[in-house]
Amino acid sequence: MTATAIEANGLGLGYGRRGRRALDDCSFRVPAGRVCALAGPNGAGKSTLLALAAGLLRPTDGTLRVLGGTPSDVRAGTSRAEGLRERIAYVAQDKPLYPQLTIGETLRLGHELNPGRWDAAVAERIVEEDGGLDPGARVRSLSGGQRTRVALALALAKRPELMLLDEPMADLDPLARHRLTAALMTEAADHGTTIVISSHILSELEATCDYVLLLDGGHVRLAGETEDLVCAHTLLTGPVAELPDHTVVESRTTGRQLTALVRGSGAVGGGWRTSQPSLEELLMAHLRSPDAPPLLTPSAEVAA
Ligand SMILES: Nc1ncnc2c1ncn2[C@@H]1O[C@H](COP(=O)(O)OP(=O)(O)OP(=O)(O)O)[C@@H](O)[C@H]1O
Repeated sequence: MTATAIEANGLGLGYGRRGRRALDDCSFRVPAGRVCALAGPNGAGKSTLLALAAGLLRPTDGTLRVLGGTPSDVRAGTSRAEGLRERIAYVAQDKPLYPQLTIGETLRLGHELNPGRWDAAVAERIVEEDGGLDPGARVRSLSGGQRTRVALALALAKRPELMLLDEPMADLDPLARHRLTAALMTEAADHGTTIVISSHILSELEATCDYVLLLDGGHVRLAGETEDLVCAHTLLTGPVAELPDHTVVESRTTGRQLTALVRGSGAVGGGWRTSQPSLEELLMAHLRSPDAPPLLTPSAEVAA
């Protein structure tokens, strides 16, 4: 089995006295070296999972192992966590940076905090791309998209083994999204970096991610290789009739036409037209059908 980047076993996080659960009984594995899309609707638990993996939160139930260590030990500063902080880069949704520092000072700080790992050339390339940012500009004077660029430069230059990115591209214009995504993918390919990236733009995830984790209501709905998950489903279209003997994820009727997403592949009799769903169709069908059973491919399953 390939090395594991993230492994959750019965992972849960409850908030407050009423025990509202942001994550509940989540068990899954993300193998090392994957670019994993973290998808799900608002409130699904994506940011919570990324903050747990970064060691900013501690699970209230179950366990979470990241790069073979326990991330919550990082915050506690225990010796068991030594080295884990350096190996992980986390870019939070609000991209916290020191507003009073200039871009140049921010990058120098990144260098000082990551001795021996810092790749100054990568940081400069990210910051200077697309017309470039003035290294003397104060962080507080930057637009949302420009702050994102600085935050991603800090994360990439650290040469992490695992990047945890919480909706990193939301502030960027389409050209900048395209270029920075390409830079991320080059990083992943050149250095075998594992990337977990949350986003609501499902079509973009399809183009860049080879692994998927779909959360909904704090639960894991789908996990595994993008291709395997897609190939495990078939879109059926035909006149309204009884559906074949498959697990039906979702079925919709428009006039006399029925469209259904079912689990299983291969020949389906009864005059159905069959096609392979896109990743977006697969994820949307699962989100519209909360009762569809979860599916994890073998590489995403946690050994009992
Ligand atoms: N500090 C907190 N106190 C109480 N509940 C919280 C807290 N942080 C998050 N939650 C709840 O946990 C659940 C998951 O939130 P989370 O931010 O992880 O979702 P998300 O999938 O990242 O959503 P979005 O796509 O909107 O960013 C939500 O119901 C949210 O209200």
